[in-house]
Amino acid sequence: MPVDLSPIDKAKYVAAKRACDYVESGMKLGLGTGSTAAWLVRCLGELVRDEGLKIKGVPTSTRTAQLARDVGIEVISLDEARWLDLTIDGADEYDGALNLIKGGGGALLQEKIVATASDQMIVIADASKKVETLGAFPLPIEVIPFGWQTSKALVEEALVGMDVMGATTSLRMNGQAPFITDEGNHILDLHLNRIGNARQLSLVLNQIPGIVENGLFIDICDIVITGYGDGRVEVHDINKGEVDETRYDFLDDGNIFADLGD
Ligand SMILES: O=C(CO)[C@H](O)[C@H](O)COP(=O)(O)O
Repeated sequence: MPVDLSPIDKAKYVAAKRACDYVESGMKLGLGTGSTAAWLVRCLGELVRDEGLKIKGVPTSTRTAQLARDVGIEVISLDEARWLDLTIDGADEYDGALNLIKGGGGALLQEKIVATASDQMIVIADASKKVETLGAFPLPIEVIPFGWQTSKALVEEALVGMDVMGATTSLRMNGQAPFITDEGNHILDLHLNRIGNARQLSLVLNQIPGIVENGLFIDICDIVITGYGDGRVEVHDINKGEVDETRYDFLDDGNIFADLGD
């Protein structure tokens, strides 16, 4: 590992490192997308190389697939795997019930399919992702290109019906052109500030023709592992209803060891 990590990268790294404790040889794993998930993939690659960990990974994006192959993880498709033991992914926001906003990296559709096909989902995140109420992060919605402006108008109409104040919707761009997802779709970012009823909003959005999926992950995530820049890691397990803490110390070579005692 590099020695001079920024505090935010240290936070992501220790969260990823802690998540590896849940990975066992023989597992089929969903591999998330984004900068935090990339740390996980690198950590898993080290375990494959140095400790002979045997895993098969189903990536949630072409970016993650490339990285996984580069670090020596065997990559298979979801159709080959059918069902996964565990998915580990990042998130843009999580709340106290471990509901999430995802899709900041534009991979929400594959991420939701893969997470839902898993016995367990673990989110790894730095502490900036923790919120009281979801919605400060714009909610990504995947929309098919055909008639997307009509779908956008239908989304805005549905929001009026839900009494959401001051919502705006923007088409995500990649330079001068619309952003294109791995599935060939566009992303609408829904600026709401606050999502009062995330479950209802998710259901309403997915009823609109042309909307493929939205970035609200409700009742999908089981565990959130939050990393801090000083090496602390909190594990919040929704099923156990408890939070436990580990602390990692950074060594001179940039690697870490876990201090499991007080
Ligand atoms: O949902 C995602 C990609 O679609 C990412 O997991 C999310 O955007 C978090 O990314 P990062 O770890 O880079 O902050």
